[in-house]
Amino acid sequence: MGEQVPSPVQVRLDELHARVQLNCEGEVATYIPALGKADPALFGLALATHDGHVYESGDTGVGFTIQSVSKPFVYALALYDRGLNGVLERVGVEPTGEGFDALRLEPETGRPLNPMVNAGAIVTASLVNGDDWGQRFQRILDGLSAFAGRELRVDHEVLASEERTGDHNRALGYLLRNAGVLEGDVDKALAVYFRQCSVVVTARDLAVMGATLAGGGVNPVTGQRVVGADTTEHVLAVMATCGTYDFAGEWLLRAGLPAKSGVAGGLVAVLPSQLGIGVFSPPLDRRGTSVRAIAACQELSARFGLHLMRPVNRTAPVLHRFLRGDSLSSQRSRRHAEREILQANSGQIAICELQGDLGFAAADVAVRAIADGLDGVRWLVLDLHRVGRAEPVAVDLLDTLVGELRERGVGTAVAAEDGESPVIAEASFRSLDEALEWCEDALIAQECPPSERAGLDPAAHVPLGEQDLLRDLPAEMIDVLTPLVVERRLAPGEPLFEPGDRPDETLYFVVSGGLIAQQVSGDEVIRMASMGPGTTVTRLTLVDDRNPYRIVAEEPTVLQVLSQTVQKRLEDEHPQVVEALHWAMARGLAARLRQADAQNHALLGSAVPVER
Ligand SMILES: NC(=O)CC[C@H](N)C(=O)O
Repeated sequence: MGEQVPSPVQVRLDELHARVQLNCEGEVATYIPALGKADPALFGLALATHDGHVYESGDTGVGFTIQSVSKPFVYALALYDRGLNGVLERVGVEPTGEGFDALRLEPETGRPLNPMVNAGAIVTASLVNGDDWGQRFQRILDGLSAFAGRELRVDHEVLASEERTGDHNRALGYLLRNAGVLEGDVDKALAVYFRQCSVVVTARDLAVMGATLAGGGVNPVTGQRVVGADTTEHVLAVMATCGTYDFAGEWLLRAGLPAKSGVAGGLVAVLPSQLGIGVFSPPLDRRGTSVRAIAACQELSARFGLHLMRPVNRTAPVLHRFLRGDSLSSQRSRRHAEREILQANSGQIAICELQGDLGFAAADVAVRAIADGLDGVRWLVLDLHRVGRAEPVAVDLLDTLVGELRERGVGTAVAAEDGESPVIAEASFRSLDEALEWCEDALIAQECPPSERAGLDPAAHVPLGEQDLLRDLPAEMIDVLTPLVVERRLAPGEPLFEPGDRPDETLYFVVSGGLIAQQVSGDEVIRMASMGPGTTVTRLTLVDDRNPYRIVAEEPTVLQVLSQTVQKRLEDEHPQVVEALHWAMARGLAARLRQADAQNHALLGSAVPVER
């Protein structure tokens, strides 16, 4: 498969963006006149994952001033520079239940209630490192740039506009200095705060900034550490309780994500350890939060199962493995011609093994790893055996991916507990081996030369002279063996061996139908291997002197049996035939050992565990 598979996450994000775009409620902010010029139709929605993948839909590259969305990030810098207690002395962490411009200070300490309202943000900006106000602002600009992963700049038109209309904040500044929580020149402190609010970002930037908070302070796109994990923990806690001001309670209930809004229409939301969301759309509700941002985040949270309080979201994204079929093969005994076809085309089969609870983040990593690893793949095995809870969003993303793959000629077989696949696929099985076998059968049917198709048909009748074990014996030896074998028919489920039987040197050639090896423990029966037409059951096949498995017919089966007694007689009459038989068995065993060795390397070598 050559064409890149569209990401199911991108498909869902675009659908959501289109729905929310239709919501035209709200008004563009004008109390800072320059903000009133914004186009109310603009709407950008971005999602950045813990491993640095950024999904974007709509106007995610359009610049706007960060405004109050800057506050949690500057709070992070102040915490990183001064420590939690150093900041707590000046700024509280309690929600106000009032708007962003509330005048309220704590009566006994004079502290602003939290760093997300203007009063708290003005103090926080004064607490970042810097010998003077210019250095403090540079620390803020560099810090915001590091969170975004690119160099940011100030919009001087908006800055001038806010400076002309900023008396309310200046009054706050004098109240704060009077209360002893803001030190130095109030106008210079306000100048830093106004410049901080006038830094230009995009929805994509906010998503990456949010993902940096989600990832414990490391920017997942640049890999740069901006602040420590303790700091991000504190910041996210305060965002969760105070980030949307007097809307914080309903926001946490419905979106369930620590977030911070801004009057230019920006909003950042974070799912700790998993992702950041950045939204930009200027029309605001009466509390100063972007109407489309609220709708988008609430719908994202619901559809992607992102609510912080959802059990699955308290576990980190899980490891999964993605293996290519280059040396992986099922436990089905196959004829030489089948093995050759598989060997020549084994890159067409891939196995993706998922483990743990599948929330959005784990499913996103899995679908991306699958989509990125499918070059040349025609059949995919999705092993969900080790998956615990699978959120609806995870099933939806996997369903969407399987559908996209099907349209591109890639068939999927799912291996799941009891064969009950939550994902809609071409086939589902109880075991990984059966799923892999299905892919191999499909590949053989697809790649088998027309001249050999009849002979390799699983329903084929394979006479003694075409049995795989005897393929190198000359015709005259086959003529010696033909009258010596005895036909034996097995009904479906009829055993050839029971666990513990002591097999002798008798050879069982499968002429038609097929056998399966089952491990029986109590009521549990596990399918361990299968043997199709043209293959031979020998003492070596059974692995051990004491056969550990039950060998039964999977369907009506015809065998041709060369007993040990007859072989003993053959040693006297046709020793060269017996020698050729033994060589053939040794070659078959060597081929199985090589296959097992290659498989071992594939499992140990090419498996690519995806680091969380
Ligand atoms: N909520 C906001 O985004 C307000 C920020 C704006 N600069 C102000 O101080 O009023």
